[in-house]
Amino acid sequence: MNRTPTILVAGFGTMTGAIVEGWLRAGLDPASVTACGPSPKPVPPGMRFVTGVPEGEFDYLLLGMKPQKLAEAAPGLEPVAGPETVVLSVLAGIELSTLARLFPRAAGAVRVMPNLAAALGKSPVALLAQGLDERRREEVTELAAALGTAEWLADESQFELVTALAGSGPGFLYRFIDALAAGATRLGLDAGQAQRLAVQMVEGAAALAAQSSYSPAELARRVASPGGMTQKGLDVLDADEALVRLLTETLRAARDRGREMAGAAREEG
Ligand SMILES: NC(=O)C1=CN([C@@H]2O[C@H](COP(=O)(O)OP(=O)(O)OC[C@H]3O[C@@H](n4cnc5c(N)ncnc54)[C@H](OP(=O)(O)O)[C@@H]3O)[C@@H](O)[C@H]2O)C=CC1
Ligand SMILES: O=C(O)[C@@H]1CCC=N1
Repeated sequence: MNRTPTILVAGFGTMTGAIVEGWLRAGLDPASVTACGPSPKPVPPGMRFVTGVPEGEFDYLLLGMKPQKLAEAAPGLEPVAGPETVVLSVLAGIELSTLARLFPRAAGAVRVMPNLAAALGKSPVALLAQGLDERRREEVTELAAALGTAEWLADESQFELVTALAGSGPGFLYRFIDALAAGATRLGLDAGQAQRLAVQMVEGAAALAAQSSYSPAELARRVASPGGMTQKGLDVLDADEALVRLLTETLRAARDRGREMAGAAREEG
């Protein structure tokens, strides 16, 4: 990065905490980051927390409250979002038009959708922007890449679906890990051992899928010996496309809730 931008994090919670952890891990100076919110929160060494809203303008205003709190928080935050400030929002279901309405003087707005693995620099980070010049777009790409893999979207129509996959996805995967462990426990394995085995198996399998030249489908084929054990298990998941149908409905439900939240925020305007 050519400069160290100043960042105000409004709402220092689970997600923005993970983002800041990822940035600091990538070498960002903690003194360049200020967090604010209604009640004091512990922050990493070198970083500042202000109860309420601090004075001054910042290069970036990162919104990290629950989407339902945005309307109440925005008027107090607007003074820090001047013509040099780019608003970054991780808020599910808050559209660019809503951000532009609430922060009309800002240099631009970016929807940013990571997940909690941002803390490890291993999150996909979906991005969609309005009003950014090329220099700020590059800087935003660098900030996102420090958290994992930056992925710009062409338009907003798929943002809620991308949120369901990339942002909510870890929640679904944790359920899958839990279900594997619960299934093994029901079949007789010690619960702690089942959970350890399930977590380690998923970590290794995901790492392999990430660096393999084979697709996940091909990798599954390579695990399944013809006439062997794995194929018998896959037959259960594949019968009537059981797993694909279940996950399609899972993503649909999450996406549709995002659309509802977007509609509610639009109507508040
Ligand atoms: N959790 C996740 O995995 C992901 C979350 N997101 C998005 O991140 C956002 C936050 O979620 P999450 O981190 O889970 O939630 P948290 O509840 O952990 O964090 C929300 C934070 O916002 C603060 N807050 C509340 N009211 C205000 C206000 N008026 N002004 C400023 N800050 C305020 C809260 O402070 P206090 O505790 O004092 O009320 C809290 O620190 C959501 O919009 C969500 O859509 C996106 C991707 C993934
Ligand atoms: O559950 C939510 O609404 C947010 C969006 C992605 C992850 N958490």
